[in-house]
Amino acid sequence: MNPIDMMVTDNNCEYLGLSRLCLMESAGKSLAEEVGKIAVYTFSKPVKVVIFTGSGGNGGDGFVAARYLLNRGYDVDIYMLKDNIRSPYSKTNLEILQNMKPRLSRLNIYNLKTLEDIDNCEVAKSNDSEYVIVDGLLGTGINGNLQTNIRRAIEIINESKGVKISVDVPSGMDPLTGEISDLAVVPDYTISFHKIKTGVREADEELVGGLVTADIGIPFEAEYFINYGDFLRLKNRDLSSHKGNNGRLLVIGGSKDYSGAPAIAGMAAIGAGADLVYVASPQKSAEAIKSTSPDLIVKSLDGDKLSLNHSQEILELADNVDAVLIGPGAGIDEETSKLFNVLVAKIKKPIVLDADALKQVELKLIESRDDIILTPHIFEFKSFFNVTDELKLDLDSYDFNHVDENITQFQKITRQIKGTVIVKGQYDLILSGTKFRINKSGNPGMTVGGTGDALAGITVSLLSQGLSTFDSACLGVFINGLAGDEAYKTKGNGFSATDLVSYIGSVMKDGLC
Ligand SMILES: NC(=O)C1=CN([C@@H]2O[C@H](COP(=O)(O)OP(=O)(O)OC[C@H]3O[C@@H](n4cnc5c(N)ncnc54)[C@H](O)[C@@H]3O)[C@@H](O)[C@H]2O)[C@@H](O)CC1
Ligand SMILES: [K+]
Repeated sequence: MNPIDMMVTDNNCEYLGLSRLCLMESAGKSLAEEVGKIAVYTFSKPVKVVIFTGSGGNGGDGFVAARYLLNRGYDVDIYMLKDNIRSPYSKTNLEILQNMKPRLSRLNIYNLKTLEDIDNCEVAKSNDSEYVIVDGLLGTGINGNLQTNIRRAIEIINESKGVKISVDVPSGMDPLTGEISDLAVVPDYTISFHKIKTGVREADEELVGGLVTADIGIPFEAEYFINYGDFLRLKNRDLSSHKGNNGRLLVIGGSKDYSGAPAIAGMAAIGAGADLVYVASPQKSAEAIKSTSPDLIVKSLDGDKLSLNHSQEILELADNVDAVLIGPGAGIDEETSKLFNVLVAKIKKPIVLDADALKQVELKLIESRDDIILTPHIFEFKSFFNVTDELKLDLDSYDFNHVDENITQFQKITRQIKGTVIVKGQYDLILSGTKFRINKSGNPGMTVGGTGDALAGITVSLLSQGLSTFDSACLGVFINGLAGDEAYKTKGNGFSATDLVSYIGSVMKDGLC
């Protein structure tokens, strides 16, 4: 499992009511069980366990494991490389150990503050091989070059003769790629929690030792339901970034009768953080959009509908943006269809296809593109993929098998394409290849016109800010639903799509806190 997905899942557990303190307890308990098994298997008796800890959750797992190991009769020494513990859950678990005074159990806590302390620790000097070293220095939170004292501790662990067990990831290894840019613990075993991290799975066997996966009680739902943890996928902005660095996008839509849809999509895109939003629209709707939304850069196209003779102008605009949305309010017309199919074939930027574009773009043109997001409701879905079978988006079903069957049915269809599909409904389903997520935010007030345009705008905005197609789709539906829920709080079912759009910024701000 990729470490970012893991962080998101851990975080989303909180929204199921499963606290991260509980997860750490499970992780530490499982770790102690595995250490116990390995010790008995290797030495046939309880031996001393030395636990190296850093400032994050990885060290916290070590603090928890210490309690369980002491109860099983092991002597436990903790070598703390950092006393400024960052993780609040680790801090709680360290405090429990510190409160166990006067000591009745065989626990020692050493604070290795300097390189000299590290060089003089018992492990550095001992020739003994009958003990276990637990490496809880760094896990999925590793960042940048190794600090000198952590580096020295890794050298000492590697030079020692004891049996070495890494917690979650060998410290020093990149949990995403398995690369070791400087130095890493070379363990005899790695105990991974919930799922093996991608880097650990991909690294050579001699760099990770025997792999054990420990179940720490994270349910499926925490992985598949989109929730606030998904905001962790949004990167912090570069403080020195300037206009245009954080997303430029183009909305192509509007027709004689519909100017609101592209305007709502464009405003939603700004609400979701894009820097520059261009809208290409036929003359009349362009004028209406200009007069209602001064924040949008509107390109007026000749005539009263989008047609093939606009392709050159639109392609030039598309060259200067990061992502493109095609469809809102475009209407159905032979000329518009021709234009859309040419655009989809020629624009090499990530694209969201919404509303009328879904009725006019040919499936075979997008099959092999992984940078396309489709946003159909169930009827548009059936028509786009030419589905004649009975197919219901009934995720609120009674038993697991039913949900599973339902998703498998959708996957069989969406796997015809490489891109991502958002099937909009009471629960939105987001599908891409073998991946799927479910979104539960939103309310029945969102059946009002324009909320789909807002969703398309938020999604293309996230795409333009560099999120992957799948992540943009997942976070897009979640944010749209949250903004709808905020609008419902003040106006009940009487809110409009513009009301929803006005809440996008604040729900994202709250999500990022
Ligand atoms: N997040 C959760 O809910 C859970 C996390 N768990 C454990 O927590 C770990 C992740 O915790 P964290 O996110 O706190 O990450 P880490 O435990 O990997 O530690 C990150 C800390 O190390 C420091 N650090 C980062 N890069 C460094 C470097 N190059 N040199 C020296 N110090 C460096 C940082 O200051 C940061 O405070 C997992 O690997 C797993 O072991 C488990 O307890 C299960 C639940
Ligand atoms: K580790």
